[in-house]
Amino acid sequence: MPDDVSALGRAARPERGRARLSRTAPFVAAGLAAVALWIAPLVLDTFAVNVLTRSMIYAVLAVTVDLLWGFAGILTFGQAAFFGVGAYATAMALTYLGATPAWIAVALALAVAAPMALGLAVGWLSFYHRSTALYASVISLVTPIVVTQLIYSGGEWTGSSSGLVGFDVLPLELEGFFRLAAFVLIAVTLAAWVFVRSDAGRALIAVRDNDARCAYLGLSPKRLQIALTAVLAGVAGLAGFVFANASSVVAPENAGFLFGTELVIWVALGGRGTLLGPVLGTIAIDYLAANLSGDLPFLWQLLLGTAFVAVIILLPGGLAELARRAWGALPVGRRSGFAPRLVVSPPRPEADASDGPLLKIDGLAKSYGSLTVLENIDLDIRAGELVSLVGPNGAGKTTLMRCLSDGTEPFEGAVSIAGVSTAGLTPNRIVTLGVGRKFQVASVFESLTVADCLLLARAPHDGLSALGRAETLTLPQAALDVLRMTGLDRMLAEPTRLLSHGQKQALELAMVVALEPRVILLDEPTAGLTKAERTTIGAVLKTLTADLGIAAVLVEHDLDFVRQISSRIVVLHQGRLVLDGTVDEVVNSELVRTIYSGGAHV
Ligand SMILES: Nc1ncnc2c1ncn2[C@@H]1O[C@H](COP(=O)(O)OP(=O)(O)OP(=O)(O)O)[C@@H](O)[C@H]1O
Repeated sequence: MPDDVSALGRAARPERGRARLSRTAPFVAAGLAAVALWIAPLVLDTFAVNVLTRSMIYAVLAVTVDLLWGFAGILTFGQAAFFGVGAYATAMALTYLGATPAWIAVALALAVAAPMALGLAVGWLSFYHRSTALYASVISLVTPIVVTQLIYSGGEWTGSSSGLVGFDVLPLELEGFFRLAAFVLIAVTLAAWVFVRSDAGRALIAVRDNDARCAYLGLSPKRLQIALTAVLAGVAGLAGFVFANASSVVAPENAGFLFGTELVIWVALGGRGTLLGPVLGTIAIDYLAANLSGDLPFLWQLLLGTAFVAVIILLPGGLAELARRAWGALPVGRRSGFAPRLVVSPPRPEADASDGPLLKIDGLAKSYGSLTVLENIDLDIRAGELVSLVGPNGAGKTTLMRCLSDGTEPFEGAVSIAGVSTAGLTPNRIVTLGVGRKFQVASVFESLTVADCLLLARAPHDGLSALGRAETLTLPQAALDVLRMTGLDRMLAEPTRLLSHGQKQALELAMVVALEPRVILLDEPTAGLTKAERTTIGAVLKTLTADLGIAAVLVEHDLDFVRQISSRIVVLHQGRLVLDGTVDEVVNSELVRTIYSGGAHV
């Protein structure tokens, strides 16, 4: 049974009451909005009901764009394409099959499934291994263009440039469609709200902030991005279904790149990353457009374009930023972050040094073009050993760490973890073999809190809930020790961007330790730290290796530090392993002195 170790948990009880209140508030707000929108068609004129039905459907799309762009950092112009596919699937099903309840159900299933299948393909193309964010945005630009061309080429099936008109639809009046659009909008916004505030929602922000760190915590950024693209394509398709029914007309522009760009503008103006900002922004802008663009078609576009540029430059958080600032200025608006209770996890059985090497490197060689960076590296590291890797700048130390932690990195030779080859394995798969890597420059999630970073590090063990926040954070004793020794246990709710350099280094180390690795790779973990912080990190590394049987590889320039904590030292020079011995052998070696004074050419 894990032990509760948090003194903070007791101190934070009033905060928990507030957190519970803020959790229920959106459900109450959604209920009130549902009542208001139910009544609205009774008091609004026909024009307003018509336009607002469309605006609310567009607002559903804005939520999907906000999740992709505002939360996951994927700038997308492609949501229009998925919306168009959903709308056309509905229109074609209702035109050619009829509008009986059974065919309407088929139309709904097609309207969601077809964009999801397309979203899966687009997601895979956009986020395949080693693709970039720019590449993903370009694919999202191309998708609506391709879909529109397919619609134009569809002849009478798709109605080509005229679209499809006058098909039978759901048996609802104008008010009924208004209420249906309102219901879908409230449901989608609420579901998105629950998700982005859940533990799994943190993963979206983590991928946006630092996808490499995600991968080295065992999460798969690509899989998450592909799944998100596919699911949100399905939601856009659902919006298309409601649109086709409410308007009884679909046209190629509904799937077009221009509409996709408009959605991005609306989300930016409303305030990306806020959900409510894009929803209200989209409804307001579309309603204004319907009222003004008839009289002032060109001036309206100019006004909208100017507002977009002004917001991007002066108010990157959009109009929601203004509301947030005003709310934050009120005493009730100030909220501290969420801090779970710390709980210690049961100790894992120690690895045995006699079981053979935990990390085995055979004949590893690596070149960048004609530059040979590593040559014929052989190295065995057993459980409980702390092997320091030293050598002058450019010797190839970081490159070696990269080859050990990423099996897709092109290199010759073989690396195995506890007898399992890493060949072809992505970093997140290698994490599942029991490898934790700490980078040279502290790599944490700048938009998240200390607790969130640790929670993501525990995801391979404890999973992530998509419905809410875990009340407790279970960590191994060694990770708790790092937090305690550096004072981070009292800063769990603190955003990591406010931490000092040393605290970030310690947090990253705690995250890597939280993975409960068997092999730990540390690239200059003490760079830029004070003497006291170095001593703390040194003590933690000693515990991890000597007491818990973890095998550690430490890249380090500080020979005093290396001397104090290492069980073995290996020296890398010009890509070759020139010495492998005990601390005394290496520190007293003439060769090492010559190398560090810049004289050796081996
Ligand atoms: N992506 C790359 N493309 C081309 N050359 C590279 C690349 N990465 C590293 N190198 C080269 O490989 C050599 C080894 O670099 P590496 O960063 O592994 O050395 P290091 O021992 O870690 O140095 P430092 O102590 O300064 O971090 C250097 O000459 C470097 O310029």
